[in-house]
Amino acid sequence: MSKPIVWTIAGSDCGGGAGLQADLHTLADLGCHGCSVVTSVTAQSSVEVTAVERVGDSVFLAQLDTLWRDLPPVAIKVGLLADDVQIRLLAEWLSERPLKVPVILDPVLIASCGDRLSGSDGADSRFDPLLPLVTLVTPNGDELAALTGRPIHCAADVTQASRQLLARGARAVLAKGGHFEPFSGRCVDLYLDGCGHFLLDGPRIDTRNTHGSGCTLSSALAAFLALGYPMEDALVLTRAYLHAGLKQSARLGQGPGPLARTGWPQKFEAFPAVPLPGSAMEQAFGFDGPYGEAIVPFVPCDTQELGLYPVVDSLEWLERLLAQGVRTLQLRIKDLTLEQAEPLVAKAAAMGRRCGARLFINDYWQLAVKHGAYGVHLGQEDVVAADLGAIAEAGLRLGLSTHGYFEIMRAVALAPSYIALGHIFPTTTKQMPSQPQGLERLARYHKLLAGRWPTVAIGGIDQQRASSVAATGVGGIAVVRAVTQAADLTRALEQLWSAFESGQGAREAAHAQ
Ligand SMILES: Cc1ncc(COP(=O)(O)OP(=O)(O)O)c(N)n1
Ligand SMILES: Cc1nc(C(=O)O)sc1CCOP(=O)(O)O
Ligand SMILES: [Mg+2]
Repeated sequence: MSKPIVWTIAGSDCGGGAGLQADLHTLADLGCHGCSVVTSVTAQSSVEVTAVERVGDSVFLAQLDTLWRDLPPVAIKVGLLADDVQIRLLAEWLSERPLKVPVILDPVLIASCGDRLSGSDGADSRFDPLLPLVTLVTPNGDELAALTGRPIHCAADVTQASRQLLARGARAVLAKGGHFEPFSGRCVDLYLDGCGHFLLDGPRIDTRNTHGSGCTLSSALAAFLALGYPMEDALVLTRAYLHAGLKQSARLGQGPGPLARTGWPQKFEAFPAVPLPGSAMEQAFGFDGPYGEAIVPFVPCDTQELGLYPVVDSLEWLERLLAQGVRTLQLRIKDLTLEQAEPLVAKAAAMGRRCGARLFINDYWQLAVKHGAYGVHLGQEDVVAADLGAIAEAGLRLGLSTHGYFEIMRAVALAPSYIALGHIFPTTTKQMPSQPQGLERLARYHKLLAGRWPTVAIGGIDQQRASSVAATGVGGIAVVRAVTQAADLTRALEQLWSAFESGQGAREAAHAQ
């Protein structure tokens, strides 16, 4: 398969730790083909910057035009731009092209050794022509202060300054927490765009080897976007990549060393937490939300492997499936009032108890609590309206839907009983706003969560696909049509069970890791 092409428009760091050298290392590490447009040549080591010389305008534009004709990008990272002229030239070049790819602007002003690389002191509006043309701008605390002319003393200042950048035309801002520590021992990034915000929180890594961390972050983000991840998932992956790179970094010269290149992020510990709306951290940034109180972990499921998990919409279906020996099921009824749904939920919960089955109720959590179901399944939007404390206190399990890394990390913050990973293949059962995840991503999600949370795959899974799904290691397979549209239910269940068993070896291997 050909590698996605990512451009870095950046300065050369002859020390190899930052600038386009860091970008090209990162892009190669993450499976992209990197092309470089050199803006300046810096004479730089880990301790000093001794010279910066911009390239001429014609060679700058020639690089862009030449690449554009033959190697068009899937994503672009913009790093050091030498001066106002280069910024204007790039803004003109971008606005004249039908460019529909993400562009990440790292507004480089100061090298990690403290030397200023670009621009002057005071509020800096030089990037303003570029702000509306890029997808995301990624200032660190110092750059945010320099760009806005606002000192950053606390988390709320970060939010205010980021809002100022939005007001000046930026489409989205990632205000990085690396240079600034309002929460002791934590590094918290704020993402903000016209639709909303979120925080990414992780432990601050105790190292001096941070040379090129901003370059590595923006190029890793461009790579993950080029690989087809939505912005929020790409940001979660980027944070995990930075965490691993900082953890394994090593000093090379006398000053700060570069980050290590550690490949695809896999270790759960490297992934950032997503603080819940209303948490103390969110409040410190000036945001309110529904989850003020501490989250109580949900009762665990009695197994890590929920197995075959049909999701059906009637008591008749539940009865037939229980009679066939199915022991994990969900009642998913839609568009009924609480009063209309109550007798169904009450009977379903009683049927589940009678058969010793794990009977989850979708959406109608109040009724599930009232009638003592085994558990509740909720989507990420449903969770906001539900009383999670009441579900946890009543001893019901909670399953949560997720559709990518960001939602997985947000689900983790709620300490559920299992995490559903969807939708794996195209489905006609439900209109999905997200893209099918496919088996490779499913395997990665499962590996990330294995041993911590039971996982369930859902979406477009049938008898033919079930064994490859099971081979990813996932512990549960949720299906609608594979059961409800089966010509012969007994045979369909046998095929699904045997497909699941065939994935047993892979699951055991995944759990052993
Ligand atoms: C096991 C499992 N996974 C995901 C879903 C989807 O739940 P949700 O996001 O709440 O969407 P609806 O089912 O309510 O349309 C599920 N039901 N079960
Ligand atoms: C209800 C549902 N939730 C999904 C998710 O990804 O959250 S996919 C899905 C439909 C699954 O139906 P089928 O097995 O017929 O494809
Ligand atoms: Mg739901």
